[in-house]
Amino acid sequence: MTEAKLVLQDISVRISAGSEVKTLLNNINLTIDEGDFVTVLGTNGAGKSTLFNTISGNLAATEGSIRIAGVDLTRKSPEKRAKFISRVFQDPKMGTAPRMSVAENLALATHRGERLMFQSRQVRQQMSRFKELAQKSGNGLDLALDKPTEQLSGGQRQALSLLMATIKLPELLLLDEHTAALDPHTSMAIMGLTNQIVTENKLTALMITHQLDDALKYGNRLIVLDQGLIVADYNQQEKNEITKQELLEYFG
Ligand SMILES: Nc1ncnc2c1ncn2[C@@H]1O[C@H](COP(=O)(O)OP(=O)(O)OP(=O)(O)O)[C@@H](O)[C@H]1O
Repeated sequence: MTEAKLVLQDISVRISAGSEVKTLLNNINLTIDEGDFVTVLGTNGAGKSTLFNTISGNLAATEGSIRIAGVDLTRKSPEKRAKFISRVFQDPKMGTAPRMSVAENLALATHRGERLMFQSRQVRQQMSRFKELAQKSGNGLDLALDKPTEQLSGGQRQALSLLMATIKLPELLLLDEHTAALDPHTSMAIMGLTNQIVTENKLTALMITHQLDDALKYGNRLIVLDQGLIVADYNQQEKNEITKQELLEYFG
């Protein structure tokens, strides 16, 4: 049997807030198999971003361990974890270098988690691959390969962030409300692209969303967080059967 792609064991995150100690994650145990696409729901402040920050190493777990693809990353820095993990954020401006061109950003992303010297030769050599990838976005990104990313629309920039996060396939893809800042039409298009990239490459992914429809439509598993705890965990079949109304009950 192959080892699970992500194993969080007894993860707790506590921080001091004045004289009090606040528990952000409370003894989380979560195992995600290779190829699982898990949607993550929860009220504001439930601990969803904290969970991602703990996985990526931006926030240290007070207790517990984290393994990705069989490697214990508990004490590894975010930089070391970047070899395993890609993350796409809500803000289209995060994750891309604004003054660099789309093609230069893609070239940089092919080296995620490595030390590198940037060489413009690498960009020229990969131009046809970048064009082919960018065409998948369906929003003209392929015609903007030489443009600085600061000149892109929000949708183009999020498509670029997605392509950058997956051009070198990660062991784990973290999608942190990555369509929340987009208009409904663009959000739908980026969700379609996300689903295509995840399924075509059989990626293991976690996606935080506040869109119940997206949480139900995409992925093969759904978890719900509340006050730092995983309070529900639905497999594909259970996910098919649960209604939006039932999910709404988690939001009070
Ligand atoms: N570094 C920190 N220091 C202090 N409190 C924090 C820190 N990070 C998160 N929190 C608190 O932890 C709780 C969980 O926050 P988190 O951002 O993980 O929630 P969330 O589920 O992602 O919410 P949202 O849907 O609003 O993004 C909140 O009460 C938040 O204020």
